[in-house]
Amino acid sequence: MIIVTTRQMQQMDKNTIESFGIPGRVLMENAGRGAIEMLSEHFDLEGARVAVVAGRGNNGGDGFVIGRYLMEMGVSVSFFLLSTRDRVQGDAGANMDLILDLLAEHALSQFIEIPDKDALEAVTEILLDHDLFVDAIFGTGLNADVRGIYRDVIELINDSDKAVFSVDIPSGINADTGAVCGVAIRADATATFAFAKAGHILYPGNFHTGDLEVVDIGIPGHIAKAQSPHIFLPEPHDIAGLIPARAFNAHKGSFGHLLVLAGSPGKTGAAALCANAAMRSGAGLVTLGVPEKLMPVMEPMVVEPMTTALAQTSSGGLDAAALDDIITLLADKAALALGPGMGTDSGTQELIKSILAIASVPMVIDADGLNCIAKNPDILATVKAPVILTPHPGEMARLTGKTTADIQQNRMETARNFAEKQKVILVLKGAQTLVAYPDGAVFICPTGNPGMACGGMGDVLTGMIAAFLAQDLSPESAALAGVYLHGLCGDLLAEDHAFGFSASDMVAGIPQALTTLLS
Ligand SMILES: NC(=O)C1=CN([C@@H]2O[C@H](COP(=O)(O)OP(=O)(O)OC[C@H]3O[C@@H](n4cnc5c(N)ncnc54)[C@H](O)[C@@H]3O)[C@@H](O)[C@H]2O)[C@@H](O)CC1
Ligand SMILES: [K+]
Repeated sequence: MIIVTTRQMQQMDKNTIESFGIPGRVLMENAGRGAIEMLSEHFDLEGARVAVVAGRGNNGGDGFVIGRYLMEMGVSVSFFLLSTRDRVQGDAGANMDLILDLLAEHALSQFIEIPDKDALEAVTEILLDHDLFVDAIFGTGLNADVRGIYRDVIELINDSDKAVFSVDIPSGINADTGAVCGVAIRADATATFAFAKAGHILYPGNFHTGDLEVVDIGIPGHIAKAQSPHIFLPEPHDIAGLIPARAFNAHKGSFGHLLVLAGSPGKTGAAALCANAAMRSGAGLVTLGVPEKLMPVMEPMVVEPMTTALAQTSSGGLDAAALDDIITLLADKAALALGPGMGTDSGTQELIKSILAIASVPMVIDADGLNCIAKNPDILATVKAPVILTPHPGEMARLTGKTTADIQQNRMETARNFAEKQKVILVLKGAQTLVAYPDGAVFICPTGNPGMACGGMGDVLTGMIAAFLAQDLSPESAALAGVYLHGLCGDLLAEDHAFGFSASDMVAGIPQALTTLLS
């Protein structure tokens, strides 16, 4: 599913009206007529008393069109305008005037202005005496936190427990981030126009949107196309299409040899999870390079991956002295996974820095690999090979010098800006992991659940993405397939266990997730 930003949607509306010549009034009519179809399918309108609650912008205008169609269907409609009539202008004003003309013939319908608190108090009882609310207060034009009578009305509607249908987006939700701007309508269903907006999909906006339908309002295809890059919500068939079918005569050499550099004392599990996840995700061969003294511990933890002992620092992490061996190891490798549980010894950090500068295979960098980059951000400019970074919000904060709260409030923008600027593929982990490409495209991962909020899950993800790199998927596809399948794997486990499943359970569940995706 393609998702657009508010700015892109406004530009599309503008271009359709100004360069293509379809009047805004026609777009508003198409929007209202499309929305009424969804409304009629979702709610029983027989004998229902409907309240259209309108703001003074074009979202309110859509509400007036919907209300007009309802009146024509014989439904009794009350219009509550959260402003005064003289402040409603343009296409919205024209549609309001049609309602005012029609009222004479519809005795059961009414039009009430609510410009202030006193007016609201006077009509609260009448407002609440309806069965269904059509929320046309704010759409994509919301530009500040919701206060005053807007806030009061939204709270009254939410507390009423009546059915609510939102026009374009639940009023109070930021259409670009999904954030609640003070307070926001909780809708049972929402009809949006032309394209879904990120605010419908991103938390917490997704919980306010209810069932979502996209109404075609007649934006021409070439005008929509000109607005790339887009945001995407991938569907299962999009991801399945990224994973090549296996030839009948395939052998282990057909699916790439991955090198994993990971582990330090106390963090052997990260290395094992990453290497094992890579095997389970279809890599032909996996070699795990670990500090030499960890070999006796690591060998029993990884059966299928091969292990290689590498020089270690005095506290047991991988040392810069291992570089020559690693260069030799990389010679026949298809991909590299770097970072899980490597630690932050200065020798290890020096090693990571050198590897980034010389490696020519595509790589996934996680955990301590990211911490090394955070200390030397310029190092990314020296990397020759395609790079996928997989930070969680804390690591992203270190990479950008911002706070974790800043990152979480602007996940989309942060991921997109970083990927564009640094020319890397950026996987920003968390609920609704984002995959941002250097060309500005961003994918929102629809899979995953809170049961996955525990240690080791990131190491599994690194191994999965790296395995897809080894299997010769493009870095863009490998990152997307890995993230999606990782979430799907967690979702399949959550069918039987709400939480309490482990990263090792995830490793074991990868083949089932692959089967589910590909069947
Ligand atoms: N040609 C177009 O642009 C089309 C627009 N459409 C509708 O138009 C909507 C966008 O319309 P507008 O840009 O007029 O904006 P809205 O109708 O979303 O709201 C803007 C109005 O609310 C005010 N406002 C914003 N935030 C506020 C706050 N926190 N507190 C109080 N007042 C606030 C603004 O000053 C403005 O008057 C879309 O969501 C969609 O429903 C559709 O009719 C399709 C065509
Ligand atoms: K709305």
